[in-house]
Formats: sequence, structure tokens, C-alpha cells
Amino acid sequence: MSIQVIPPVSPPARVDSEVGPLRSVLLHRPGNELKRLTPRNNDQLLFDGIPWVDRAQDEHDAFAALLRSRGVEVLLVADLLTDTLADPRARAAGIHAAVEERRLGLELADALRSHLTGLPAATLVEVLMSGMTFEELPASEGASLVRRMRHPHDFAVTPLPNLLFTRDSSIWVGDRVAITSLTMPARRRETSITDLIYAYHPRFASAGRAYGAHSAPVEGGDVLLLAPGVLAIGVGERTTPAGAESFARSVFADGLAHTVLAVPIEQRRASMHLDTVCTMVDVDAVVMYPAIQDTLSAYPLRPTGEGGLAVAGPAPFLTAAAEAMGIERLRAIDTGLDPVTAEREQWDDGNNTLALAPGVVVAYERNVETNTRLEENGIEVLRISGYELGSGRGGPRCMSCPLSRDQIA
Ligand SMILES: NC(=[NH2+])NCCC[C@H](N)C(=O)O
Repeated sequence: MSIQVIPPVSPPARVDSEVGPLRSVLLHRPGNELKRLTPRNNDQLLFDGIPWVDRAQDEHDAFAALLRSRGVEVLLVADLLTDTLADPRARAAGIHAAVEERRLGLELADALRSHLTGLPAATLVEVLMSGMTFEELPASEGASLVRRMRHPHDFAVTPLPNLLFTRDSSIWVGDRVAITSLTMPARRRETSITDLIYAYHPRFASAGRAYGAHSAPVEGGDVLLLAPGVLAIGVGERTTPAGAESFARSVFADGLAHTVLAVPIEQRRASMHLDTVCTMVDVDAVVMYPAIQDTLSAYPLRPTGEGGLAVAGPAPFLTAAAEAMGIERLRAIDTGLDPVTAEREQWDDGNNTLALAPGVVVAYERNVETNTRLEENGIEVLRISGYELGSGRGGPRCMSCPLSRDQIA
């Protein structure tokens, strides 16, 4: 008698909330792109330090292992991108996005394109993620003025160290994926990679798109799916008011939401995204940076019958959110910290938790006080170390893009 092996079925891509049991997630294991960081370029590349890459990889592997041990399927960007580049259209598009003719000049851009076209998929993936210096270009390519005048260590293809933060470059809302529009020049090309994966990887062949080819800036770290049909969008250093407005229009037009709360956040690095100051830890609870708890506000946006947008508020965030979610109260778990500890732990992404299920979150272990208060409030905290990962200013939520969550019962 033969035993039939039934292959594991991938859960369908669909995300309706921040806390529904997590089934599948997109991560990026940091690689050689982090080795491009130097004290001269780290500010521009949005890192606050120079990570020890091997250790960052170990920490990331432990994060992925924790998720797997909890039954979450972990997909990695590099693997998906390698499969994706088997399609010649994907290769051409990836190369097109990586070669900046304006910076390289016609001569060198042509030479670089033909060089990249000839590379095997695995090497091309490496170049698309880690970039390429002028020195690394084969000597035969492009005897251009640009090449002669640039420093050998300058980048012919810029590296993408922030790929690690998969949260920001695509977002699932319901059964559709939105490719975001990233604000900072150092990150813009990341969306060409997510775009290719969702367009050409067989796994996502049937995925519908949200937010079309809009260009007003919206980053995934600013978008919280508070409840099915209710989104909060932070507006600050990254997502602009125009971005929040056009994202709202688009999710309304697609019937993916009935309310979007536009939430002003301070325009500074410490609070670059809404998820740096507030993340959901349960169906009716958030962990929030205490300093903003009383002042955070929201402009509720709703569709009008004729395809327009009604803008209300501003109203206190917690009240507006609870009303839109149809619950009596959205609890902001009081981490009860003194202002200095709160500020230190917020900086280290203490408020940036990833929910694996209602009341179960992944958090950086270093934020001892915040984690203790979460536990005192009945939240299960799964700790990971992030001493090296954290130098990019991102925690467990930033480093993960949920592809599939179960509905909340
Ligand atoms: N969702 C987030 N909070 N992402 C953090 C992104 C950090 C990254 N270095 C940046 O500045 O863009």
C-alpha cells in the first residue's frame, strides 16, 4: 500500500487585522548589503550605527526560528526574488530599476545593463540587494568619464540595507497587496523588488493589487489594520497627508475599508512611522509610547456615496479608533514608565511589537521595563535579541510583512 504524502498547503494571502493568528510572513535575512555601511554613508542609508553583520544574521535567524516554532511559515525575500528572476520580464524590470542613467551617464548605464543581463540569477539577486561599486564593475565595461572620475568605492548600483524592514515596502489589506511609495531616496528602489515578487512569483499569481501605481508617499510602518475595515495611517516624516488621502481613497474604492484614521505623528527620526510609537497587542489593546498617549489624535476619513472623502475630527486617537472599530474602548496598555526610561525604550523599538495572535507578541528583550508592564497586563511577550538588528532603528514589526493571518474569531 502506498502512502500518499500531502504537500503542506500555503495559506492564502490575506490580512485583515494586526493581531489575527499569523500564518505566513515575509522577512529579509540581512546579508552583504549591511556590509556596505560605513561611518561616511550610514546616515544617508538610514542606519544609526555599523552593524556586526554575522551577529545580525544570527539574531535574525533566531527571530525566524521563533516564528517557525509558533507555526508561522517564513518566506525570505532573497529566495522569492531568485525564483522571480527566472522570468525574463522580471529580470529586465529589476535591471531597469537598478541602473540609474541620470547618475551613471548613458555610456556606463548601457554597459552596466548589458553586464547585469548576463549574470546568473543568484548573482543578479545579490547585486540588486547589495549593490555594486565602480571597482566591482568588470574592467572591460564602460570606459566612461563617469567611471574614470568616480571613486572606486562609490556605488554604481546603490545597496539596500533597509530591505531588512519588509514592513515598509508592501502591505496586505484583505486579499490585496499594496506596493508602497517610499519617501527616503535610500529606500525607493526597495519597492521595485516587492513589485517584481508580487507580479511574477507563481505563489502570488492571483494576488490583486491595492493602491495601484499611485506615487504619494505611504510607508507600511505607518499603516495599522486596527480591525477588519478600519485602518490607521500615521502622517509624519514618511507618509504625507496626500499619501494618506490617496491610500484611503484607494481602499474605499476597492471596498477594503470603511474608515481610515489619519494620525499626525511628530516629524522626527525617533517616530519615523506610526508603528514606532504604537502597535496592537490584542484585539482591543495597543502598546503606546506614554509621552503621546494623551495627545495622539486622528482625522477619521470615510467614503461619501459619490466617490468623495468625508474628513472629520481631529478627535482623540483612542476614542476615534474605538468608535470606528465598534468596541467600547481601545486600551492603551499603561507601560507606566518614567519619561526617561520610556524615551530610551521607545528609541529601541519597545513599542514596535509583532503580534502572533491576540495577546501574544514578539518584542526586543532589551526593553525590559516595557515588556514587564506588558506581561503585567496579561500579554505574552516572546523576546528576541536585537543588538545588531536594532542599529537600523526597527523592531519585530518593522522586520516583518504578514502575508496571511487568520480571521479573528
Ligand atoms: N516600520 C518601521 N518602523 N520601519 C523602520 C525602518 C527603519 C529604517 N532604517 C528607515 O529609516 O527607514
